[in-house]
Amino acid sequence: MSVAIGLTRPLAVRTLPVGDPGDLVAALPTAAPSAWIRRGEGLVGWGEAARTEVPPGPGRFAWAREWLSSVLADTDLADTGRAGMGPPGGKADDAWPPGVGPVAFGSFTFDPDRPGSVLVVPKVVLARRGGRAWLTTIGDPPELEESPPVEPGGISYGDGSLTAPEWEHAVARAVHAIRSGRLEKTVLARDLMAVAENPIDARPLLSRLADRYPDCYTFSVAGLLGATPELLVRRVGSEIESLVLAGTTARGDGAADDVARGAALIASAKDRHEHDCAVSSVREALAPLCADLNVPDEPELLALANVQHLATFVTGKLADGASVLDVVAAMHPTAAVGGTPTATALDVIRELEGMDRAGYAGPVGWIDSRGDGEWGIALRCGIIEGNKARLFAGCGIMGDSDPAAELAEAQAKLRVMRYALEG
Ligand SMILES: C=C(O[C@@H]1C=C(C(=O)O)C=C[C@H]1O)C(=O)O
Repeated sequence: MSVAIGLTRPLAVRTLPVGDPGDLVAALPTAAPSAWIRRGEGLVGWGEAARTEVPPGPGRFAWAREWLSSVLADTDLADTGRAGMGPPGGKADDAWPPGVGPVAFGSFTFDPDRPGSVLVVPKVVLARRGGRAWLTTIGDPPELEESPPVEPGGISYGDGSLTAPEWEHAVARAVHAIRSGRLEKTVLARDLMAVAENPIDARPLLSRLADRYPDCYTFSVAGLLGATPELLVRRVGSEIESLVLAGTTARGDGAADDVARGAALIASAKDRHEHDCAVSSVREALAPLCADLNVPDEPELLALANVQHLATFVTGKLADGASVLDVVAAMHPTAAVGGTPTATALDVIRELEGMDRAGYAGPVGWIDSRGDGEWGIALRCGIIEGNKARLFAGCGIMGDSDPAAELAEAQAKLRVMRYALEG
């Protein structure tokens, strides 16, 4: 557990309304910011009031929540409600929009037993939501050397843990395990190494992702950066929402081909089965937490710039005061990134993928002081370190999966981060 040194305690938190900042990424003064943006709205942060590495283990989400409570106990929220962001009197109140006051951004590893899960409470958070914008500062403003964004320059690529043919072979083995009755679905991913000419500055990548994938959540948390279409859970008070994705096809070559591919995806027994596994896992995780849960019977199509997915939008009302992290703890890993049954699917992933997923396919997002927040599944992303990036993409594998088609799907998903790097 660590908090930034040199800060006077308790840390004064101030949230003030600001004029429309326009492009949130353009406001970022540093190369390694925190960000969560969709359709131009969201939160971006810089500086660190507190940061921790969450110890691995089954209790990691509970540990994270407690850490956050201890950080918040050390803050003075008295100024937060003033100046029009909440009711007069300045106390934390339900009238605040989510994301007002102190916010922690977080990334959790896919595998609970691996290190690398991180929570960061930025010193400055700029937010834009529903026609309002606000700036939260914690303690003294950070002493920053503002730097202009720098492009990564030329990029070269190399295989990650498995070459493309080795990965196809792993898919074939997973298909065999499914056909032999060991499990129903698993999800296999691969990694790709990228080396850039310059140290990788998150900002140009975030700008390109937010522009090209407006329906996705463009994120940056502790070096994990990407644009995921998959909302694990959003909590606003007792209301929760989740967008379950599984089942993928390419975009078409022209409008008619695009519609035909979408129709074929909706009609595909393999993809519908794959999708049902993911929806069932979400329903089973949420039902015990919810007084009300609405899961549509039929999926819809979600078209992104690179691929189209089967999508089910789930809504619910929490029965008690579970925070968004409690809900994340109950949901992760869904069968969209693990499989069915979960434990066997995770064994197969460990046996066949030959790599550590780190934050890929883990929960990524933010939580505020009331337990509201938004968490996605970290897909279409990469881990940035200096001038290197490790990119990830995976596919749901069923008994009738074709290894070559799954490889093509994984390549299409990798295009998101290749575009972020290369433009
Ligand atoms: C695993 C990934 O995506 C997941 C797998 C999908 C599929 O196989 O159809 C679709 C959406 C995601 O739930 C990924 O993008 O890496």
